[in-house]
Amino acid sequence: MALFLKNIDLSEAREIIKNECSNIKLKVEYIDTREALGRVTAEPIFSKISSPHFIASAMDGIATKFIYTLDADINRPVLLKNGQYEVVDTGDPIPEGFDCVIMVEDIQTTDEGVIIRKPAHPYQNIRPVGEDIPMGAMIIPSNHKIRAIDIASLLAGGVNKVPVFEKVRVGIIPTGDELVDVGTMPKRGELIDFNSWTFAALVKEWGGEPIRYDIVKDDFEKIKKVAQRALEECHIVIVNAGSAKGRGDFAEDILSILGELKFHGVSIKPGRPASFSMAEGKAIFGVPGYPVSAYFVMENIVKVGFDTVLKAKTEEKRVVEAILTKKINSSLKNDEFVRVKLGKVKDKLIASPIGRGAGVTMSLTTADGVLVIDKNKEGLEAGEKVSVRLLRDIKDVDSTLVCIGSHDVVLDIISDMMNKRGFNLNSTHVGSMGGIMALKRGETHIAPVHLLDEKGEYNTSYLKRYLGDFALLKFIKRVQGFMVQKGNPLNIKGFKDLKRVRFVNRQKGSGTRMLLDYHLNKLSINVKEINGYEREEITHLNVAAQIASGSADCGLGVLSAAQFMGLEFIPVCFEEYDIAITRDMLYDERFKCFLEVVKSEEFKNKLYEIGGYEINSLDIIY
Ligand SMILES: Nc1nc2c(c(=O)[nH]1)N[C@H]1C(S)=C(S)[C@@H](COP(=O)(O)OP(=O)(O)OC[C@H]3O[C@@H](n4cnc5c(N)ncnc54)[C@H](O)[C@@H]3O)O[C@H]1N2
Ligand code: MOO
Repeated sequence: MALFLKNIDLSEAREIIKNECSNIKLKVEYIDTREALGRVTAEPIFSKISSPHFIASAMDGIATKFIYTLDADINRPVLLKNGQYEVVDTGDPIPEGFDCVIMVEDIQTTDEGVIIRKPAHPYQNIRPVGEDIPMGAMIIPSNHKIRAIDIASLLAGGVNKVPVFEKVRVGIIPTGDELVDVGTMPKRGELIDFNSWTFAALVKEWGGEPIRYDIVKDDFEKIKKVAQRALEECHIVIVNAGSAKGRGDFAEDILSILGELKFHGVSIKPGRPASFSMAEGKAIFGVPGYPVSAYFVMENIVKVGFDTVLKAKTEEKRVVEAILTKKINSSLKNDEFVRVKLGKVKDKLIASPIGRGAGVTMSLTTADGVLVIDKNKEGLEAGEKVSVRLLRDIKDVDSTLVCIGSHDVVLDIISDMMNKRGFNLNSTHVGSMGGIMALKRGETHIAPVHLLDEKGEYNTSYLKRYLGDFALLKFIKRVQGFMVQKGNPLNIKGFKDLKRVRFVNRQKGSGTRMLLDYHLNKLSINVKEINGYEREEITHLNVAAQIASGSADCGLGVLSAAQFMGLEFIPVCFEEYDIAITRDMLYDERFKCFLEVVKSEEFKNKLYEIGGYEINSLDIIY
């Protein structure tokens, strides 16, 4: 087992991989051109026939000799008699002896023949042989990834079979005692192997052929055996997980014993423990187990090997410039990949960083793009211009309504309903105050808020104080209450009972936290008396999940979250959950779609189904 990792720069790692993998050879196979999409040519490809391979008409009309037409004039029509012309359609061969085509619009047909009023030029409306592709011309060069349009030229040029490189076979070996197969209900300590399927999908996206091996336990000999088999069957082999230094972490040992270890440790985050060796002329990669680390290692390291073997570049994701919404610190040790959400607010593309944990798979699913903080920088400042590599189509970003503020599950329902109408809702959960501040900085379109002031009034006083000019959609009333274990075993009835249980709180600035503080204050309960007051979660569902897992007894939140996690709910009060918005957004298409959704019968019915909500007036107040 390795005792420490020596990290090398990403650029150095990529150079090593390129050098080594350029020696891996692919066989050449002849395949049907019609099936060749995405395959890479092994040789330049030349046309076998000209296209067109005969002189053809380019228009519907008549073929004739241009000398018959020389005297034609608007005042002196010329009559072409039978034998002096022949009717042709577009693409028809030109009959022997004729040398031009007159369009059907320019002739008049009579019983004696056709009348023309304009002279024709030699070869007008005629496609010469090979106009499109002359015989023997190169259609596409070697190492070219065949596109749909290439298939047209190949088939037109008479090329029915093309020599292409065999697909790059990538062997994927998931390892870990804790892993279970998809379809199995994981027990405590077990985890569904999803990495291997993600890798397989990525390899397919790159145009390769993934070969997934069964899950292997953390057993050196067993992993070695499967890796040896994979090396025989594939060009590239991936040993997933076991890349760090714990018990059962064998990736480095396997890579060293089967071949020559080229590196273990790259200065990127996430993804640091990536490793690479060459074994029997094949490439073998150690990819970390954490899903997000794994993804970045696949995209930034393994793909370099794949492209080198294939001798073609897989499509790169597009890069856009955006303004960063909040400061990000970074260690000076690694290039750091930061997932961001994007939104267009007042013609500015803005990027808000989201979850940085290497295990937070959802951070990749919800992200719109990725930015890289260079290892020589201590971080990035709010307002700084950044380059973002897109994970989705930029058009989706343009049609996205950015929503930053307090969280509620109804936002997921609205998001789905907006999607069906061709728009997106991108919500980030930072609590009500965080939302108001984002609105003030021009980083969000809307901010859901539920802030109770000292007088017991919702939202308006805060917006007046912090925003000045604003509009507020009176949205919904929702019941807040205590989420507890089924059957309420600790008999929690009111805020006073919180003094004798393990509580889990929401973050500062969240409306739920303010609601708690309001009631504690009213009852003169000191926060120090509450065990768990300092323990913060950032969404209702996260609070509910802590209680469901048994690590806390009680938390304050909404009914839907309690129901979702199978908890009991003790109602405390109704609160007003509204949407704060700047006035200029009121006429924006994206916000109009939001309004259309929340005013729909379908939305009302869905709210009713979940329970615990009432629709407020839906008035917009200023
Ligand atoms: N003491 C140290 N611990 C760790 C270090 C370190 O330097 N010193 N590095 C950390 C970093 S950074 C990373 S990244 C991870 C790398 O983990 P491993 O590659 O060793 O992988 P495991 O520990 O086996 O698993 C990590 C995590 O990923 C889950 N996993 C594994 N395989 C799959 C799969 N096929 N599908 C889904 N999820 C998978 C696994 O269950 C674990 O939760 O190590 C840190 N530790
Ligand atoms: O390098 Mo690890 O991938 O940061 O979590």
